[in-house]
Amino acid sequence: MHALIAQIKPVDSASGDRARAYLDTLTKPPGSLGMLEQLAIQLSEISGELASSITPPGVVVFAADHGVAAEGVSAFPQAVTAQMVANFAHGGAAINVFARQINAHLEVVDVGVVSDVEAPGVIVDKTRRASGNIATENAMYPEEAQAAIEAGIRAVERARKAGCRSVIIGEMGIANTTASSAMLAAFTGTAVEEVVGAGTGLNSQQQTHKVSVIERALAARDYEADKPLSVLAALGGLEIAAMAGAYLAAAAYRLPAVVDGFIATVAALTACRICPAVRGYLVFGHRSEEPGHGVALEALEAKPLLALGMRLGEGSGAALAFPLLQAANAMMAEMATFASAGIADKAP
Ligand SMILES: Cc1cc2ncn([C@H]3O[C@H](COP(=O)(O)O)[C@@H](O)[C@H]3O)c2cc1C
Ligand SMILES: O=C(O)c1cccnc1
Repeated sequence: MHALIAQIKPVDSASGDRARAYLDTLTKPPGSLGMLEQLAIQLSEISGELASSITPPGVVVFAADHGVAAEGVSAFPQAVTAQMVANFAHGGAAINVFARQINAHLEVVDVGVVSDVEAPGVIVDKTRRASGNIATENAMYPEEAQAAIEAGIRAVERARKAGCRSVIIGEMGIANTTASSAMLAAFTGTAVEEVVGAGTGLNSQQQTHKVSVIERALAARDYEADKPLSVLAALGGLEIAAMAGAYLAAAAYRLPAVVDGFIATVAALTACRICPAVRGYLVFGHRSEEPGHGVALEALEAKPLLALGMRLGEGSGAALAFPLLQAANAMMAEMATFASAGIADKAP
């Protein structure tokens, strides 16, 4: 992990400047393609070129269980995590459908599901079976947090070996909005009720209970808010750690990483707290309905591409945003310039 982090370089801002200047030579009023222009600039900063291939994307879905599920903080039982892993393996989940639409290479990695899922293609890279119940104990030891981060790094290294030129990181883990809300409150000092939402579908009374469980965890756990590994170990989850590792690896290998919803953004914030240069490699796919997502996005000064009223996870919102990255690249590669098309570029 430390060797990989030492490899991370800030994105190439000179390349971004070249892209910005080139955009104004294309046959359109300056700035008229809005966020797509910002996206093209960011992709140039990442690749060091005006346009470069980002396909195929690698979708990695990390799955793990959470001891805090025992506190009744999710509308669904813990067993759904393993059942959804089998669903991913058989191609039936939302992320499978959206990954097929963008011709992605998809891998499911079990980094901490309680049961073993007998399904084709699932990579088993477990650090432990489920994190501890954060209301009563630490989620994991710091060494386990590091091991799960390394599982995330390995997954991106496999995607890269398989030829992927960008990554979309997703997750599955019943009760992981509870862990994510706890981490976000710890990182930002935001009041717990502002970072808690319905998750899979809690009613308002159940959400009040979820707030009290998280407040209990924050009061009882020992962590240092400015030490991301300590927050991860005290309050996080194995798939959240692996996702943070995946963002670190994407930055180290200069691959654009599309960030999904609430859980993914908390993992991305963790990676950026570990190494701030990661931020330049992150493209934010969508704004989730989960209220904490706005807080996490603000902490990263991030403006997501889409807002579709989604609150699923799995990497679904990031996969749906991916065609916009392709459009930004294609615009740079294929649009005519004022000079090449013989169009007047200014009013006389
Ligand atoms: C069938 C099903 C499929 C899912 N796919 C993603 N999640 C999402 O819901 C979970 C987080 O919500 P909470 O904290 O309320 O448990 C995560 O597993 C997340 O990926 C799902 C949840 C369910 C039930
Ligand atoms: O935004 C998300 O990623 C999310 C929201 C609710 C439930 N699962 C995931």
